[in-house]
Amino acid sequence: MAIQRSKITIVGAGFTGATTALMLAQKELGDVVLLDIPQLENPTKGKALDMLEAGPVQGYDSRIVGTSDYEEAADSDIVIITAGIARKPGMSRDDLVNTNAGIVQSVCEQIRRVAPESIVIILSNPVDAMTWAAYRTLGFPKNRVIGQSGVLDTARYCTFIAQELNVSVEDVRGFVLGGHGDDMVPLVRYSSVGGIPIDTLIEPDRIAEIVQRTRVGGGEIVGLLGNGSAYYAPAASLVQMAEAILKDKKRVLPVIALLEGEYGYRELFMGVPALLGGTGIERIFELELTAEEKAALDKSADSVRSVTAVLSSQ
Ligand SMILES: NC(=O)C1=CN([C@@H]2O[C@H](COP(=O)(O)OP(=O)(O)OC[C@H]3O[C@@H](n4cnc5c(N)ncnc54)[C@H](O)[C@@H]3O)[C@@H](O)[C@H]2O)C=CC1
Ligand SMILES: O=C([O-])CC(=O)C(=O)O
Repeated sequence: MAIQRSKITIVGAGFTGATTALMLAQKELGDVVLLDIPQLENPTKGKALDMLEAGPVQGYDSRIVGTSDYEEAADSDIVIITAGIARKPGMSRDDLVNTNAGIVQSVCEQIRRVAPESIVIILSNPVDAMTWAAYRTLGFPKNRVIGQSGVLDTARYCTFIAQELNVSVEDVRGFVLGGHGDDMVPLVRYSSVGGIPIDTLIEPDRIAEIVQRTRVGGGEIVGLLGNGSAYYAPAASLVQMAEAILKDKKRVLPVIALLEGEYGYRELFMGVPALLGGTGIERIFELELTAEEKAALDKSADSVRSVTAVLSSQ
């Protein structure tokens, strides 16, 4: 039997979607279908063709197709959903909930039809609630519906720690738990540089500043860009998750998963450390938390619950 290449569909060919497509191709993780609305079919085809034509220069053979036709997404192994609107300065991610819920639901109806065995990764904001909306519409098992927040939030946190200590980002480890909002929970006790706990290397007031900068890290970029939100680091985060799945790497990454009792929460999609492998989320790790950490996670869970509740009437 011929060995098949993996197929990855990205719905939403805007900043995050197109950047993700390029990064997936650069790593030759599979063939890429970049899909957007019919009104943007030509620009989507143009982006895909432009990326394809970078292949001979960069040395990748991934096929990249731009389309608005869901039949092209048939039997995808992974579907990444970036469709929706992004926030502008002065907005919170939660302000996007009504518009993006409609978009995510309509996208998921198509995905359920054409790629019923796929593993779906959601990026659209507010992402914890959008992952719940996707799960509800797709009807897939919970291991195959995953939201992206923690890889990005942790990457920002690790960037700031590496800058503070002037060390390689490769030696920094950390974890950010909770919802993808300003009350997310960077776990200082589980953060280290070359195995050395950061609280033995950085003064408490500087750690507090790094934690706060991480929490509002998305907003910092929104403020600088002026007309949209981050896309390079979000795309890199999606690619890391896709790679963990496609290569069955069993990576331990913070992802948005359905919690059914873990950390004391039920019926809630929120960021927790999980094992990502060939079947999607293969395990959720429950870390021991101090009372203070648990209180911070409870606060974040409350925020996620209130934005997710908006969807129950839809
Ligand atoms: N979870 C996270 O960590 C992050 C989430 N985001 C979110 O990702 C989303 C996308 O961000 P960007 O790519 O910067 O926005 P963008 O505006 O550049 O691209 C969004 C694309 O979605 C398309 N789209 C809209 N409705 C669609 C539909 N029904 N079917 C197919 N495509 C559709 C638009 O035409 C547009 O091309 C936003 O909601 C943003 O807030 C962005 C960065 C990080
Ligand atoms: O901030 C935003 O709106 C986009 C996002 O989720 C992030 O960059 O973390």
